[in-house]
Amino acid sequence: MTRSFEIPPGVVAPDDYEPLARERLTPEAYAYYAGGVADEISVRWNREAFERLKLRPRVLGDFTDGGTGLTLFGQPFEHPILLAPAAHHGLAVPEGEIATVVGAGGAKAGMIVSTESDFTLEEIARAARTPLWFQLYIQHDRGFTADLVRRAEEAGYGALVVTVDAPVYSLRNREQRAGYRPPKLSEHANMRGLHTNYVAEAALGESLMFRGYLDVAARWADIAWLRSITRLPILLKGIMTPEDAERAITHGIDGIVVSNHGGRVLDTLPASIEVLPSVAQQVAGRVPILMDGGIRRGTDVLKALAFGASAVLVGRPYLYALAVAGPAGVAHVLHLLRCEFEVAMVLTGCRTLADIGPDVIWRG
Ligand SMILES: Cc1cc2nc3c(=O)[nH]c(=O)nc-3n(C[C@H](O)[C@H](O)[C@H](O)COP(=O)(O)O)c2cc1C
Ligand SMILES: CCCCCCC(=O)C(=O)O
Repeated sequence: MTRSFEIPPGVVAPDDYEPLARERLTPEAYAYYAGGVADEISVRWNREAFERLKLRPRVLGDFTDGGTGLTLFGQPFEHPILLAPAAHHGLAVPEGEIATVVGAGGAKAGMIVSTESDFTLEEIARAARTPLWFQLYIQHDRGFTADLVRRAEEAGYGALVVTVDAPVYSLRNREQRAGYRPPKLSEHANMRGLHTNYVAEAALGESLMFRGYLDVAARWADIAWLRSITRLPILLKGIMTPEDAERAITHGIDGIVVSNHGGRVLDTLPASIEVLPSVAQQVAGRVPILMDGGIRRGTDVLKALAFGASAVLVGRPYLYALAVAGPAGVAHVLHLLRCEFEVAMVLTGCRTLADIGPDVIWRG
């Protein structure tokens, strides 16, 4: 990496990166990163739901030997803020996910690498100094999918995060208006050699969804199959109901990510933070729960943990920081979030993550 990246003066909060990123990204790339599906109502709700939650302060606590460390699936993490899987970091900087993983290492944050990354999962793993998990989109070619799993295992990834909420590329009007066209599957770095005839497009008078496209989409049986071919911990990402959380557990999964995909898949889904308590109640501690959607402040991290998450994933904020200041930006935005989170812990009387519970939320 030859360019030097600097944090612009005046960037003091995660959201400060967004307007600067908008100036640097092409309009198509900005539409892809920032946008959601349809009217982007769930994108807005993800923020509004956090903003509505009030915190309950506590004073004069003893914070001796406090900290933010945790263990997930036997792997140690310094803090509970991970990078959500996101496709196409190459739209932000040419170094793409290689720059991101360097930044994640600087902030000692775990990173989940997307199936649709612009560098191969092996290239990213070689540059990593931080725990990596692999996000899997189950491909219609299950042999190819098994190969992706084997590659992730061999490259040292610590878990599989199987995204189950997006069997089809959503009708994202902001992307369409901006002229953003996603690459073909076989053009993705991890999927060279994959052949597919399945395109979710319909001519006038044809059915979009029910002409065979979904015949090859992932089903619950595929989760049982994945369980049988890997020893890696498996998390399902995109769980939004207690029923699906229960079904995931009966299929032997190891963790759940409560997520509405950042409002990018089905509009008017509730905010992820809104459904987290009901999923946590159903899961009742049997497997760890992670959540994402709208995390923009350290106080949001605290609220998610108070509602039963073990850790959170952050999406757009690090993509914007990447576009503005490369690896330094990624490290910086994660550092800002961690600092804010620690301050919020202390001011609500929490010495460790185990102290964060429902009583940090102001009721009434
Ligand atoms: C540009 C972009 C690309 C994404 N790509 C993926 C992906 O490849 N796989 C996936 O499971 N989720 C993907 N997501 C969803 C994120 O993992 C995450 O659920 C979401 O961004 C969280 O919301 P936030 O952006 O408000 O933090 C993507 C999100 C964005 C913004
Ligand atoms: C069939 C779903 C493809 C989604 C591509 C990447 C992603 O998850 C996102 O843009 O969001």
